[in-house]
Amino acid sequence: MAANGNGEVVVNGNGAATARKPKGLLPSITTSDKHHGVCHDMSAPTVKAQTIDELHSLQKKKSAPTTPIKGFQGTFAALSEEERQKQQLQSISASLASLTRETGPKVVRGDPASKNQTSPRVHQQHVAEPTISASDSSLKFTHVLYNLSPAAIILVDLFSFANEVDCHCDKLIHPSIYRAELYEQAIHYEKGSFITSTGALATLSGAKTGRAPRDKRVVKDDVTGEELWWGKGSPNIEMDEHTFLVNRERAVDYLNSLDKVFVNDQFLNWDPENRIKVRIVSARAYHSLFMHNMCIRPTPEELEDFGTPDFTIYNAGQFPCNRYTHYMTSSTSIDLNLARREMVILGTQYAGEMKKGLFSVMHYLMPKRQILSLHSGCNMGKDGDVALFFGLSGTGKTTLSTDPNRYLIGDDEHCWTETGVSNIEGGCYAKCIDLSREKEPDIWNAIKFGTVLENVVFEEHTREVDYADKSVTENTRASYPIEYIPNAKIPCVGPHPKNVILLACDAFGVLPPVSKLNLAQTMYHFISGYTALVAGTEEGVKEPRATFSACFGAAFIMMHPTKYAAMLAEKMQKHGATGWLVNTGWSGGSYGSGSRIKLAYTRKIIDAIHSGSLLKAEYKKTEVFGLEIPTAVEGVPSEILDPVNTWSNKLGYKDTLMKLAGLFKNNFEIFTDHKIGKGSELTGEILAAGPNF
Ligand SMILES: Nc1ncnc2c1ncn2[C@@H]1O[C@H](COP(=O)(O)OP(=O)(O)OP(=O)(O)O)[C@@H](O)[C@H]1O
Ligand SMILES: O=C([O-])CC(=O)C(=O)O
Ligand SMILES: [Ca+2]
Ligand SMILES: [Mn+2]
Repeated sequence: MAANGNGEVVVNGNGAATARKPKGLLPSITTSDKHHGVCHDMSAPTVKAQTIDELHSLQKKKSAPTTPIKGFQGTFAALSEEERQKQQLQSISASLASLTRETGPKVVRGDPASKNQTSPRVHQQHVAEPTISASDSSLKFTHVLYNLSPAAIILVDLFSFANEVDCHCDKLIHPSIYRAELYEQAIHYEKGSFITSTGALATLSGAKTGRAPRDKRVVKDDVTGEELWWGKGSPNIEMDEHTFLVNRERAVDYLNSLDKVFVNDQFLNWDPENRIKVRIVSARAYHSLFMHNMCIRPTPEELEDFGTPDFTIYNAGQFPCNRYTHYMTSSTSIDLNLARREMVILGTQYAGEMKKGLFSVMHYLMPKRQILSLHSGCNMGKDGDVALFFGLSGTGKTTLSTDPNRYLIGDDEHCWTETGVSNIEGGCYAKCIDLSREKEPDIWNAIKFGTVLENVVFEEHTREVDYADKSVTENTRASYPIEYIPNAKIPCVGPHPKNVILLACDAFGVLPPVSKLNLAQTMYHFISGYTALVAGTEEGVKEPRATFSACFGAAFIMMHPTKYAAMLAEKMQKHGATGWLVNTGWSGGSYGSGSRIKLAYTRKIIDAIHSGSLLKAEYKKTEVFGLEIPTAVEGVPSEILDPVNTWSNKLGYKDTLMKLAGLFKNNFEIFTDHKIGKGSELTGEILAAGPNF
């Protein structure tokens, strides 16, 4: 908005500001509306300076004239490289452009603090012709720390421990070089960044240490209004296009106000035919390194041909949204605009928002191509048998898919196509609370140079991490590239799954450690998406809290759950996959009296599923839930297989079982009016596959 000399501000019909003409003073300022009523801030008299530095130098009189630096005159090869870089910078400038001003910012490569960097002046030829404008932001350069930039290579020479990174693949050398630079940036500029005793980058995500699903917004327009799931139970809280643009402008202005921004150009999805190009613009080295680890890292050649991204994230997480903005209910806003292929983050620095924001995008794009997107881990045996691990947060997807005896395809996000499965990501995001070397050796060993360790507590002098310490949060996390797991399968693709394992951490302690499911039961439990954890770290909280999250990921799905469920049923049927329900939670009583099932036992159960031996076991049916449970599993005490045996208070067991069954029933009511799949046969079977009492 513009204010006149009297401090009056007038907003015209377009939301653009014009100063009212005070009598006898300057003429009023009018804004051009030649661009469809959008206000361009080019109304004030021009300033000669092209940069802030220049502006400051103009202020002081110089005694000797300066010779303007001419354009770079190199060899033909150098010129074509220059041309390529020019296009890259123009592309980034376009990403960062305000929608209401003429052009993007003047972007240059490299850290402004580094003396070795090429001076901005040399790069002026790379950006669009400067516009005539009086805004301060149009005078400044935004330095871009771009993946695989030559600047990174200069910096790494000074950085000895980059050599310690063990890279098995030539193509991965460049990314590790980039990591070193990001370490330096984080440690230098971001309070709370430290190198731990094993070389990981410890960092703090700020006030938010988990995702904020209530602050997620999705632009509802004619198309998404029809296609997406809205209303009760849906994760998609609407916002309009205009409000999105308001938040976008806020984020872009914030990013442009900084001396430097980080730009990652990367890929999603290891299936080459369905690969998505993403650009992440962020303000923190932590965010850049996190996404560098989590998305697929392009080779230098792939980066040269990157072109225009399919989707762009603007992460301005340190800056809040404006709470006076329509639709905003807090200072945090995570906004998805599918038509513009953009996402804006304001008011949260929790890096998982970027990862899961892109996952939401995949949950929209992939089903439109008849590809099923899955919130699941995935691994493969030596014989090519693939297993999927579904489950809500903390149920064991990462822990159980990371198996020293199997190839890791991915720990959290996958696609299932006509030809098989593919990981969406290039890294893993493991929970670290109570992490131990003995129980989870592969994850433990992955926490080394290049890994981002969020919100952990470490010993001041030894820099040894205390994984039991929950002082910052219980949701401590490690993000590492998938190749840090020794038996990762790269490329991360595999054949059709043989087993579909549904994980539930049942803190009520009444679900059996393992049950074999028929297709209707698999669908019932997939749509229910149950888990029950113990509420936070608050003292005195004894009662487990049941969570039902459709498709084991309601926070990320975009269309109605039955759409994904129907696709899963169709694929499981077609490829003959077996469904399993595995309780990784309590046994011998609810939280408080029982205890969590030993990870070693769960691993034995999973081994028996993989090997095929469990399929051949003897089964009996449980009451109420009607689950088929084995009478014996190798390496697991038989008495724990039927939970009733483990409870000393049998009445308490029955009460708790009935209580949980009631919760399942209530939850499923919202789905009873929905048809699943083509015929109505499956729908009826699914409705009958829940608890019976
Ligand atoms: N019996 C068990 N089975 C599986 N995990 C267990 C078991 N007992 C304890 N755990 C612990 O539970 C946690 C499971 O977390 P994990 O990182 O695998 O969750 P996740 O399903 O990948 O969740 P997210 O989607 O949030 O990443 C780990 O900390 C693991 O050590
Ligand atoms: O997104 C996160 O913060 C962690 C995660 O994987 C999940 O919650 O499923
Ligand atoms: Ca995980
Ligand atoms: Mn997850």
